[in-house]
Amino acid sequence: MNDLLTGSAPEQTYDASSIEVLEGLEPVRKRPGMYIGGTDERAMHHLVAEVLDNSMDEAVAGHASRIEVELISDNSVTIRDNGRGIPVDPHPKFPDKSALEVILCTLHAGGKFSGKAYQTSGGLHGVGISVVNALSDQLRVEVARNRELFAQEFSRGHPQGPVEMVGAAPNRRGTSVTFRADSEIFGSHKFKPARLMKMVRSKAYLFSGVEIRWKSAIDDGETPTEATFHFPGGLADYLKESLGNAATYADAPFAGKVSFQEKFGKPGSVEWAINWTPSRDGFIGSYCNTVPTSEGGTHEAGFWAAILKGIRAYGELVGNRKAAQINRDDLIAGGCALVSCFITEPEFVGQTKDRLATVEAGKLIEGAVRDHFDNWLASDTKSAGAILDYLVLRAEERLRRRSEKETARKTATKKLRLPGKLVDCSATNREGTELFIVEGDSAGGSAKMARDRKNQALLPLRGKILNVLGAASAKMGQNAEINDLCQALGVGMGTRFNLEDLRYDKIIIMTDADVDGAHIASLLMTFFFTQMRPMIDAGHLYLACPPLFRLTQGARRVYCLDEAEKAAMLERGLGGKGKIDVSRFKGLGEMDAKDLKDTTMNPETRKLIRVTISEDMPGETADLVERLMGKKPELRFQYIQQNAQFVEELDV
Ligand SMILES: Nc1ncnc2c1ncn2[C@@H]1O[C@H](COP(=O)(O)OP(=O)(O)OP(=O)(O)O)[C@@H](O)[C@H]1O
Ligand SMILES: [Mg+2]
Ligand SMILES: [Mg+2]
Repeated sequence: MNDLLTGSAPEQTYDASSIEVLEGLEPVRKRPGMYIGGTDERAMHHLVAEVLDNSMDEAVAGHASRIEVELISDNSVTIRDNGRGIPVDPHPKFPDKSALEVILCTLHAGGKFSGKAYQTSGGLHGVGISVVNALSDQLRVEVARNRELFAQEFSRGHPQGPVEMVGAAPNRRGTSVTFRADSEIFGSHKFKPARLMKMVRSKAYLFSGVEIRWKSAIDDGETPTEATFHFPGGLADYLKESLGNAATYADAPFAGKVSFQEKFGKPGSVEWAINWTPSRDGFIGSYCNTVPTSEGGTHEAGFWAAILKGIRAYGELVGNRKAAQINRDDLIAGGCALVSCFITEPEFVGQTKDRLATVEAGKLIEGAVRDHFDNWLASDTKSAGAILDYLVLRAEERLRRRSEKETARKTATKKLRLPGKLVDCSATNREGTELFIVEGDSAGGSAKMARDRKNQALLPLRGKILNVLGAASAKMGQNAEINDLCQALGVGMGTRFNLEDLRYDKIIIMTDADVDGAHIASLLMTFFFTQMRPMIDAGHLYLACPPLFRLTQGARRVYCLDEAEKAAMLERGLGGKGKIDVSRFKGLGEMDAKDLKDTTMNPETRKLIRVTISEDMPGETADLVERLMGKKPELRFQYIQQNAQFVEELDV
């Protein structure tokens, strides 16, 4: 009891003398997390963002047109702009210090509090560059103003001397900051060229009035060591680049830019671009005054509100009552969006500015985007229709999934809306079950007799499956073969794919051992790769290996997978007497049930190939898909053969 009253530790040391006041930049070094969100790699890269943001503010304010970012060695970076230059004259409040020194060495010193020197700035706390200074073991600022060059150096937040005029600068203006992140704070973390260049490039997309030059002394083998970024096309181009070759529902994104001044008589603006795609998860990149807000905020909320209300209203207009069911999740799941706003006096959550809190921004953006969206939907009815259909489908699927969950009894074998031509197996448990996707009906006939009805199911596919990515993406949902396939598998496509719903353990593609068969197999693999990738990753996709030849000698029967095997077998002989009969199967349909069972379907005797995706596939996914879907089908298949590492697996 006593313990509770007095506490267990001695208390005599806790008096006024134990209350410390941290001076100058000390608090930053003591608690970096409060200012840059930690001391990890991400936090360290944020130092560059702070300095770059200041140059961007200078550019957005119309005073700088060029910024250079140079990674000069492991942990030093230079950021240079041709703006007005940080003031170097003595500060009125501290006559013995220059404004430069006050800015670098004092928290909450800056020119962005009043809106006089900057209108819509990313900076607002007057903290950024002083934090960078505190956390650098070396920092040098050069300012070129009025044809003179000034410089001052710092270490861990302390000036190493006063600001000095170091020479004439007849052709130069602006600020240059070179700093080295302090290893006392950041340990062994190093600046990554790729990460920095990505940051730099996105800034250029966000403000087309600036040209940013990138240079790196470190070559990571992938990131260019020199590049110049200038993107007059703004966010529409940025989105295009982010989406690569992914198929999209709208031919051109819904993109635009609105000045709040013109529309509402208030300073600021918003720019956006959005499209929907079936082939990848949606994303949103949002920015305020060029600062990336990874946790979103009021501007994102306003944007989605405009899109949601717009699409519902359009649905009502065209008499699609189901549009009312669409919610924000449906929009976001396949929606790829970029939103960038410029506003005065933004309010961010925290110094790393991950979330925007300015309430008014949401209203302005919703109002600005909404009008444009209504017009766009009305003018591009083809895209509008495709997007609406897609979103309605998503909403229905979501509702269906929910009601399924509600009616509980969640087994992997629920038989909802199974396609008529599916020959299902009788097992009620997914474990050990197999679905053979077979080419054509005739093959289906012998396969039906050859299968083990307990755990082997069949789905005959008629004709060639649509070349999904080649065709307009909206067609994919309308393709009957693909719908049957999805229903049989029990899963949705793209972002709607859910591995848990898969109704079979092994999905086995069984096509003829000829060129056509190879083509169909390659189309199917491409489809699974782009739409149901987790299924491949989890090792559920297989290729059957039907033989090409049957050799008979009396009662002896031997099957050979290919020419080479046949030749070897003929040379060795079957061990019987008399002539060896060679028959070549033109297709699965030519095999009788016994042939098919022994060679291709019976787990005791067959051979299966598991399809896996090799880790070191070159390039980005989009690039890969493009190559898979190149014009020549034979080449596509070759590519898969070479790169979809075939792990042979003789399963017993
Ligand atoms: N490249 C630059 N060109 C001109 N002035 C600059 C530049 N960098 C910094 N400044 C001046 O220094 C001030 C302080 O910068 P600092 O980054 O510390 O704070 P801030 O940008 O005002 O706010 P925040 O803490 O949100 O970044 C700025 O407000 C600006 O007046
Ligand atoms: Mg700043
Ligand atoms: Mg400061």
